[in-house]
Amino acid sequence: MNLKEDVGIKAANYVKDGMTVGLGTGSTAYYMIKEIGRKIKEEKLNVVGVPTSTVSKQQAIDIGIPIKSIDEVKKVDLIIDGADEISTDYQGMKGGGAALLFEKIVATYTDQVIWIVDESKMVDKLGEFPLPVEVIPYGQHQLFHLFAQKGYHPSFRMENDQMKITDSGHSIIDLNLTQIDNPEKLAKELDETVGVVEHGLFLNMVNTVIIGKQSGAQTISNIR
Ligand SMILES: O=C(CO)[C@H](O)[C@H](O)COP(=O)(O)O
Repeated sequence: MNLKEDVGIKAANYVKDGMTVGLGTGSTAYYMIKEIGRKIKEEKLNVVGVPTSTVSKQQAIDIGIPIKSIDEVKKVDLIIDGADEISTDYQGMKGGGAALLFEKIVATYTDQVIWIVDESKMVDKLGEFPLPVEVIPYGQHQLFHLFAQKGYHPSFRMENDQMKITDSGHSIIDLNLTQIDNPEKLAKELDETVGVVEHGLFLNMVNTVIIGKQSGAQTISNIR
């Protein structure tokens, strides 16, 4: 069984007629977008998608999902997105696909947040996956040194031997932390660091998690 496909399809069932839906980014969100496209075509579902990246936007356009930007809608009913790690208390880390800024903006202005993951993403504590920090290019090497001095083991995100540039023109510094004991403290510290645009700690945000398992998907609802 393709676990990503399974949870993508299950999550798309939360999309009801007339909804405005945030379209997450990544290889799991791909299947959710595909299924919403199918529902629009075959079940005549009437929805508007708010994409969180140029990749998701292009996929939505290609399969006929009507799209609007976050600033063109009154509110978003639901966002369905992937995650890189989810801890036992349902705090998340995102940004492996470099779309964390738009993902966090859309999630912030959305009534209900659903994350879809395969079981490998469930962890005791966040931090084994490198924490993405989106930064303004101006001063980014100073920031890199600051993170190195703090012992955060930074690395610039690269793509084809070039620094990865996000959809909003920023760079990404990944922090190789191994384990984050206090995500709230680290999030506050990064929020207050000049030059940091956003980071991949998505705290107290998710309402529902759908976990893909070989034994069958598990849905955890009413998280908050
Ligand atoms: O945060 C993200 C992109 O910025 C993705 O949702 C996250 O990286 C998970 O991706 P995938 O479903 O491909 O494992």
